[in-house]
Amino acid sequence: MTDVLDLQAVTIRRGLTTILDEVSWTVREGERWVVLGRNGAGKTTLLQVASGRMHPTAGTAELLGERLGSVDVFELRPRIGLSSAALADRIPSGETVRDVVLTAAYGVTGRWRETYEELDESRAADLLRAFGVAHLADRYFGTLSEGERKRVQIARSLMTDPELLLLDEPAAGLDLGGREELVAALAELAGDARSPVLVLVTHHVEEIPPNFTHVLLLKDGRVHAAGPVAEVLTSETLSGAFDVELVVDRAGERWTARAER
Ligand SMILES: Nc1ncnc2c1ncn2[C@@H]1O[C@H](COP(=O)(O)OP(=O)(O)OP(=O)(O)O)[C@@H](O)[C@H]1O
Repeated sequence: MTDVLDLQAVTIRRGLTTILDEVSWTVREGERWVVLGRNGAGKTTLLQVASGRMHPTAGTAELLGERLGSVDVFELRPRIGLSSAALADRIPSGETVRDVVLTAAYGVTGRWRETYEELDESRAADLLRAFGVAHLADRYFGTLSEGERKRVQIARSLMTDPELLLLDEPAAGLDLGGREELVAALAELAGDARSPVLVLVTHHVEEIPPNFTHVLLLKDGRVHAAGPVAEVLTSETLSGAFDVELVVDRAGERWTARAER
């Protein structure tokens, strides 16, 4: 079976700055990864590579069995869902929620003259329902709360039925209730064998949904640790990655971290 993601010694340089430094990371079928690391560790840049939007300065990146640099990225991108704040900013605020999801079928934002198949319409409706936002279908995206927007964005990123779904800080800006609802929705997605392979970037171990299987810890653009959740999420490893003495605890299927006093 081919790996879903296979990065070997991926380096990204911009001018004199090395943003990713020889990152090797393999993601296989059925896995659900969380990517953690301090501000500026390189998480968003890593997702740019994993989504085929950025090419390594050095090293090799294979996405869904295709080598970046020798594949048409425009054919590859619909197979990889991406949800990020930067992409959300490009959604016209006057677009209806239904169209925000529907237009993903054509890799565009802003409905113009595309004609949509009935199948697309019903898939968009199903996704809005699955994320609890079906009642907002006729509302303008710009009028939604942050939590509602995040759910619509994830529904949009699933519209093309991707094989890999990358989520960049989906819980950022949510209140506690909104966060918990999103964590529950992502736990359900992660627990469904029909779901794509998932990669979730977050700042907080509290936001790791149940059913996620692996953690990649980045530090200064390098891999600090990578492996099954319970092996990587130890007080010692997390403290090393964040340069703060942390105590990591597990309560049932959820995690917490706080500074040691
Ligand atoms: N084009 C660029 N030129 C120079 N430096 C850059 C460029 N793009 C990103 N960087 C730097 O690379 C580092 C990694 O950025 P990145 O956004 O990947 O980190 P991150 O882990 O997602 O951070 P955060 O948690 O703050 O979102 C940062 O220090 C950033 O300032």
